[in-house]
Amino acid sequence: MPSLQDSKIAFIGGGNMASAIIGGLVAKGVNKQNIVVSEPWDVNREKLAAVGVQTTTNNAEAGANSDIVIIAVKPQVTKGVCEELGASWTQRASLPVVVSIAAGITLSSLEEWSRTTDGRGAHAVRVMPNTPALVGEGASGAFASADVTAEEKELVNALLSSVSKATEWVDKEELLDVVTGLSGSGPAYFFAMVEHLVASATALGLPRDQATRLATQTCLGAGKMLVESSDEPSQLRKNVTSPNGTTYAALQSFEAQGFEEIVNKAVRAATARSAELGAK
Ligand SMILES: NC(=O)C1=CN([C@@H]2O[C@H](COP(=O)(O)OP(=O)(O)OC[C@H]3O[C@@H](n4cnc5c(N)ncnc54)[C@H](OP(=O)(O)O)[C@@H]3O)[C@@H](O)[C@H]2O)C=CC1
Ligand SMILES: O=C(O)[C@@H]1CCC=N1
Repeated sequence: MPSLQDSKIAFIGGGNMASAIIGGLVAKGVNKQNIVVSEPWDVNREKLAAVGVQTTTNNAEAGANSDIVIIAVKPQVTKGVCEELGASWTQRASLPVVVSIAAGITLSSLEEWSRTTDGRGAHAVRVMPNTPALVGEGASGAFASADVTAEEKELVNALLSSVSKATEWVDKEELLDVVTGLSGSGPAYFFAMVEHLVASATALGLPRDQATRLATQTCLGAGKMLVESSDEPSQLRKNVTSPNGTTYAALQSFEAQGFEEIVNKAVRAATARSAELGAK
């Protein structure tokens, strides 16, 4: 197996998540010449070409000589894409490692759909990354099928680790649905929180640009404290909360609206939707 730097990497689908991973890989110095993206939409292709990677509209061409093929299309089109790739690999002596980031799509589906015409199956890894990969701050969950070799797993791990600060290999495939509900979708929860904070402060008279800078830095600062402090999140929360002070007033308000239950239900909804997307 080649090293990550020497591997030929194909992305099938060059939308939001593929662009984030590619941007992160390029920023880390992974050889752009070895990255090819197959993407139907010319606007996306132009953006990716500007980053310096090769682009095409032909999935089979992108996957033809690649060591790793990353399936980065919507779950609903994954079957068709895998079948197209599998048929095109019939002439290949050795098959690439297939890495799917499609929410919910199971390894058994991936393996079945991407079989070559003569019945050979590619080794597959299911991954749930998130868009902060673009800035090298991604969080990824991963699960490999039993036939994936230690070398192949190491290669995928190197790829994920180059754009993720947390790469977690889970013990059971179903846990990737939970990872999706937690960190895959998670950036959107924090973006929504910042949107609401800014809207509230703006309604109370703070200029929007100032509110945005303050809310954004508060999000970043809290995240950095979570990473760097040895304290639990609950302790960090308590450290901000003076008895009967302002934070206490805000947290009481959250509590009265059932904040914990709201978050619990949201993560469960995303987890259930991931499982549903993978149901055959
Ligand atoms: N966005 C995120 O935060 C995350 C997304 N994911 C997963 O990543 C996958 C992609 O999501 P995302 O990047 O957001 O979606 P996007 O729609 O932004 O990207 C998918 C891209 O694939 C293209 N495409 C459609 N059909 C084909 C085809 N047959 N062959 C090649 N390319 C095709 C689409 O083009 P067109 O628009 O013209 O159809 C689109 O540009 C999904 O499965 C999602 O579950 C996982 C983790 C996080
Ligand atoms: O919303 C979605 O379905 C994808 C998967 C995780 C993040 N975005």
